[in-house]
Amino acid sequence: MMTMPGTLLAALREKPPLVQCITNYVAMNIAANVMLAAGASPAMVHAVEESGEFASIAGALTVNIGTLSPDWFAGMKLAVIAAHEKRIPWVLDPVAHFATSFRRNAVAELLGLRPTIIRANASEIIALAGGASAGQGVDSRDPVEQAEAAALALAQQHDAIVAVTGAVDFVTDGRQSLRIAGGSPLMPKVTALGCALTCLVGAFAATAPREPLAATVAALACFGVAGEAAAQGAEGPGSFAWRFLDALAALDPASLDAKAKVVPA
Ligand SMILES: Nc1ncnc2c1ncn2[C@@H]1O[C@H](COP(=O)(O)OP(=O)(O)OP(=O)(O)O)[C@@H](O)[C@H]1O
Ligand SMILES: Cc1ncsc1CCO
Ligand SMILES: [Mg+2]
Repeated sequence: MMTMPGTLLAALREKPPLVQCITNYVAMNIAANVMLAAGASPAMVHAVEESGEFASIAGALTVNIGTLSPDWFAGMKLAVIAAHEKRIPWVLDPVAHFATSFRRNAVAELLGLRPTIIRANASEIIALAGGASAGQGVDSRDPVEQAEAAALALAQQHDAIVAVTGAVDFVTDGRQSLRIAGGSPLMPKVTALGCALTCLVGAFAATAPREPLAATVAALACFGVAGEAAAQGAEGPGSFAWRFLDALAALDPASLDAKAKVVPA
């Protein structure tokens, strides 16, 4: 039996996990706010001088290549190596990895460093498995259903949890798969909400390091339920963004379990 999202949310709030988030310049602020609203403790630490040292005190690490540079990439690798040494989970967000050879090479190297969880949109997942995606930049141009086979293959190949997000999310460990509905079409209209979700996946993985599949589902369920709540009364992406933070903060474990739309795939 998989631990319920509400149980994991209560555990996260009871003992807020310190999560090292190496994310991008666009995402840093909203991702930190999403983490705080949910009840986690984010730290955006990426410099080579400290990233490895910091990972050894964190409960989990998240790595996102959204605004990659050689220095940041070096910091990511040091943090990942330290995460392995400390046996803490790490989450990979391969933003637009298909767009340039710099990104392709970086993601190939990061994949070789064995992520615990991979979280990406459908275009990114299709391309990561070697398929032809319609993606060009950071936004998805493919439906999640078309990425499900790719997600399964990636999960088996890399022995990782793979989460594909979009209108209905798909999560798999290569054997067991689930779909998570909810959210709002306004979510892809607010920049870096996916990047923020990757950080929250890290927070739940820190809370439940032996249950990375349940942790991933819990994070996605929080986004589904809070996204649906925030969409009520939102006038557009701007008011949605602040309502979403408020909805995440207001989320309680019992209503998360009552409202989460999680079904076996
Ligand atoms: N059409 C939609 N309807 C409902 N929820 C959606 C929709 N599109 C995306 N979401 C939700 O938005 C969140 C972010 O997922 P998305 O796939 O947009 O990430 P992303 O493309 O990596 O975002 P970014 O790169 O801007 O950070 C997820 O919780 C997902 O379920
Ligand atoms: C817009 C954008 N550009 C690089 S990263 C990012 C945030 C969404 O992935
Ligand atoms: Mg993304």
